[in-house]
Amino acid sequence: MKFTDRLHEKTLPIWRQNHNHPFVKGIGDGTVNQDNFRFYMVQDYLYLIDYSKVFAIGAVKADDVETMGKFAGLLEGTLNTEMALHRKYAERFGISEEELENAKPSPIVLAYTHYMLHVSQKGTLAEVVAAVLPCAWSYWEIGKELNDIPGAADHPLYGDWIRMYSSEAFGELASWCIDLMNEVAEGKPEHELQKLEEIFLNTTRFEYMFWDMANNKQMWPGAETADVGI
Ligand SMILES: Cc1ncc(C[n+]2csc(CCO)c2C)c(N)n1
Repeated sequence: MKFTDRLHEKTLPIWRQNHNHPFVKGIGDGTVNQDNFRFYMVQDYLYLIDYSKVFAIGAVKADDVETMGKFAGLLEGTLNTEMALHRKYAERFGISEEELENAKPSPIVLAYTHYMLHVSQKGTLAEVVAAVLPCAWSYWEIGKELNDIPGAADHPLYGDWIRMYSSEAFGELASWCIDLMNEVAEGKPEHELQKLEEIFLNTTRFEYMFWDMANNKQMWPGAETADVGI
């Protein structure tokens, strides 16, 4: 059994909940509230800024040039392809790039990114990979599932999102993260595998909480107008 099969099995109930989440379903059938989607894209942009830094840390911790190159590819893909999607949506919503970058992160975004940055700064290369894997993997699975819904990828607003995350290029990035996880877990003692499992479980949980945050436009307690991210 591959280590990633074990991770997938362990977190299967949460993966199912992610796929069935009303926000995810709403992107697929076009019913997600536009204002919530706008909030989600702004918060996701802030998330991706820190996430990119985690990929950069991966390059620092890598032991060989090939792995460094893959992290560089993930960093490039995030900053220049994935975040270009967010910038395009922001333009449609009338949000400038400056406003986007200066928006305030929600509690979940702050907790999720800081957790990943903490794990990757203090941990091993394997721990960096365990932290980032659920993000790339689950979006690829969700993207493919939504792309299979007839007409979903042609939706005038949500189609771009579905096409990006179901694309071959994003599939390759996810597969590469899966393969690297198996490679770095190879031969590790059980107590280290359990640590990797716990990190993977935590970021999988954060993925679920991110959908919930988007669905509820969840910001800081008491933040009514000025602090809603943007
Ligand atoms: C909360 C959240 N989780 C995962 C992704 C998707 N994602 C993050 S990095 C990466 C790999 C290459 O850019 C992918 C697919 C997201 N956007 N937002």
